[in-house]
Amino acid sequence: MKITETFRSIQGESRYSGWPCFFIRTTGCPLRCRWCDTTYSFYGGEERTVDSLVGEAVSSGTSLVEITGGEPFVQPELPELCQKLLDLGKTVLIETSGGFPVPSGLNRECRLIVDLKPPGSGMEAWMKAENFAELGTEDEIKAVLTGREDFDWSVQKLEEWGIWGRVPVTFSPVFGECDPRELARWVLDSGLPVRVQIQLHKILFDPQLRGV
Ligand SMILES: C[S@@+](CC[C@H](N)C(=O)[O-])C[C@H]1O[C@@H](n2cnc3c(N)ncnc32)[C@H](O)[C@@H]1O
Ligand SMILES: Nc1nc2[nH]cc(C(=O)O)c2c(=O)[nH]1
Ligand code: SF4
Ligand SMILES: [Mg+2]
Repeated sequence: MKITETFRSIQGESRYSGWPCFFIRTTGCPLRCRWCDTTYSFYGGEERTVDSLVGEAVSSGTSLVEITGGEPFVQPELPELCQKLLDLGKTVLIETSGGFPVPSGLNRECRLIVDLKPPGSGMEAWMKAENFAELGTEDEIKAVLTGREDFDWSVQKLEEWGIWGRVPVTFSPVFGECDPRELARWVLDSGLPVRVQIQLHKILFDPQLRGV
């Protein structure tokens, strides 16, 4: 499969934020979020076998492995890669855009972190209820927000799709664009069960760097 980069870092997102993690970043994404911080993953990459990726994950020594991109859900070899990592006892996370349903054949022991793209991303037309229908308490839905309009849109969608209480929800500010303090205030005032999360790796490391 085409891979943009692999690296070992501190997990900066999700309920695993703060833990050492081995990252596998696939190449290629059909979406074009206006604020995407990983546009270098759209093209290029290196052809890698599933077994070489699994071997590198084992050498990294972390019990946590995240597959991100790019868009992992458009990679035909994703189920095989995940199965081999799970067989070795790894905790496997997948970051996906919300633009695609869960691939058939994917072992649901993988924890899915599924974005809900609000209008500020320019990608809200990709957000279909069926892509979120089979998520559960071990997964996460994450809305990345440019501002208050995105907040209101996301709350409304989660309401409409009956997500509250069924899947944990995180709201995260678009880095450098949405004020995290304002987001914290909106969440507290709403009374909704939302986790506020700032990308930890962009505080720990230079936010312009790749592979951290
Ligand atoms: C680069 S994407 C790759 C995986 C998949 N394509 C997706 O969108 O989830 C990984 C995560 O980074 C988030 N992200 C990308 N650019 C961001 C930014 N400028 N500020 C905050 N989060 C961002 C995305 O919303 C997504 O949750
Ligand atoms: N440290 C670190 N944590 C992350 N969590 C999700 C990431 C991603 O780009 O999907 C990411 C990333 O790029 N770096
Ligand atoms: S879906 Fe993910 S990788 Fe694709 S453009 Fe959006 S944030 Fe970037
Ligand atoms: Mg990232």
